[in-house]
Amino acid sequence: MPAKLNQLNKIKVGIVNYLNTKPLIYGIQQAAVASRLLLIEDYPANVARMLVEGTIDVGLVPVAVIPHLKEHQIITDYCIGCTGPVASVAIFSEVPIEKIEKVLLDYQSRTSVALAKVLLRKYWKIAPELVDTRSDYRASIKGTTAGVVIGDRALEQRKVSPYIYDLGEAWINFTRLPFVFAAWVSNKPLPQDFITDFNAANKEGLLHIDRAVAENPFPVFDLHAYYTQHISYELTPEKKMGLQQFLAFVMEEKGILNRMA
Ligand SMILES: C=C(O[C@@H]1C=C(C(=O)O)C=C[C@H]1O)C(=O)O
Repeated sequence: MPAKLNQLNKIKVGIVNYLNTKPLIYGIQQAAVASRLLLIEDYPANVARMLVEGTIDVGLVPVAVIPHLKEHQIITDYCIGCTGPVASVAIFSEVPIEKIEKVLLDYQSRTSVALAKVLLRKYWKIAPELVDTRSDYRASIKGTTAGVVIGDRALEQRKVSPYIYDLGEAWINFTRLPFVFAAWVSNKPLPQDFITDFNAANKEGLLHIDRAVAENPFPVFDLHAYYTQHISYELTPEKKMGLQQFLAFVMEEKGILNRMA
């Protein structure tokens, strides 16, 4: 069937299905490059898995997955990053950080879970029990059990938990560098003209933040502020330094775990 063949030729692009990607999705869907790609939306850990397994060609993936890729290329000048409090990635708790005994780790996340581990060990210097989750666990964030929550659910959790330890802000206080949560990473070389057009489509989306705000009513949090003051989309040289530092810490953390095993 021609339609199916047509789909097979398309570049498969995975993207996180949270509100913070709406400006980028708007730009991509408005651009001519949209006809060359198939957009697949899922939560970050699943987009990461698809890129590792090769079911997509490029994805806005959690940067923590980069060391797991046989081949990788960062293909745009845009990312999901922050230069101050990010608002949608935090350790949420009913008690102050030094009283936390257990931390539930968000099954949707790869980067923020790794970031929480780095910061608990090196910045807060505490060693609570860390527990992986598989499905919604937010009701269990109570007493001395805290939780890492990311994305839209974190914006909601801000209304629930009295203590909010913003992981973007903590990273910056610790390293003096901005942070990159996710970047556009390909697992194979892609045509240069596609990369150029795809980059331009991202840029165009960010010029129309107001469209993304208008199309996504979200009474819980001011999305204009979220897109312009919390999420920082430009992958600057400073953010690349933050990314390198983070990946070095992640490798170090892995070494510590291997020695403990
Ligand atoms: C800032 C955020 O960054 C997200 C956090 C990710 C992670 O922890 O693995 C992955 C993708 C990003 O979209 C967020 O979604 O709240």
